[in-house]
Amino acid sequence: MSSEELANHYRRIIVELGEDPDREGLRDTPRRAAKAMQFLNHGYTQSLEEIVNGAVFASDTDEMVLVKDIELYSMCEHHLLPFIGKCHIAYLPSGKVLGLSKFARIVDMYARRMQIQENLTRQIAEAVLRVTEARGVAVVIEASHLCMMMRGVEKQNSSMTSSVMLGAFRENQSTRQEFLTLVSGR
Ligand SMILES: Nc1nc2c(ncn2[C@@H]2O[C@H](COP(=O)(O)OP(=O)(O)OP(=O)(O)O)[C@@H](O)[C@H]2O)c(=O)[nH]1
Ligand SMILES: [Zn+2]
Repeated sequence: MSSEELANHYRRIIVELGEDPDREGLRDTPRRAAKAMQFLNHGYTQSLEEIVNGAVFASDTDEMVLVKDIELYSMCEHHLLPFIGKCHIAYLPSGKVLGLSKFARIVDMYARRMQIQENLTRQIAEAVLRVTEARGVAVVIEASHLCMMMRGVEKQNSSMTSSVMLGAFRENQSTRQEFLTLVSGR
């Protein structure tokens, strides 16, 4: 859908909510809201191959690599309200390592879509596994959901933690423990 069409829908929503889309403060709002919503959903226009851009490098390291505290902004698919948090990703390389910035790009590609946190966590883990062919991948997301804070049950201090463990992180208790210790050590 074009930005203009989307803006027309926003104009309609503003009217339905009882506001005047022609008053000065709202005059450009449909256009701005359309652009903002398109940005918040731009992950649909990206592919894993494109964002990784070949940044996978040969390496002998077989020790755990952890990328911690990657900030995350997503939209809950139930209410189209934001959920905001942090993502931690670990993997056990097997001959290849992934360019550091690409972990954040992978998080963003899936976060900038309509999501639930559990599916987002799994999609990130599976993408990292696919590009690195690692012995294992672990992903933890801690997030606060505005749909629970601004509306609904209106709980300001609850957060949700979700995790996905693949390969060695799933099979090996001590590997999983090492990851969880590294993640919680702040
Ligand atoms: N598991 C999970 N639930 C989510 C996520 N984001 C939002 N939700 C929940 O999705 C549910 C939707 O429930 P419904 O009863 O259909 O919608 P609702 O009437 O707006 O629900 P309330 O939020 O309880 O007012 C709510 O419990 C939300 O808290 C998420 O990322 N993961
Ligand atoms: Zn929600």
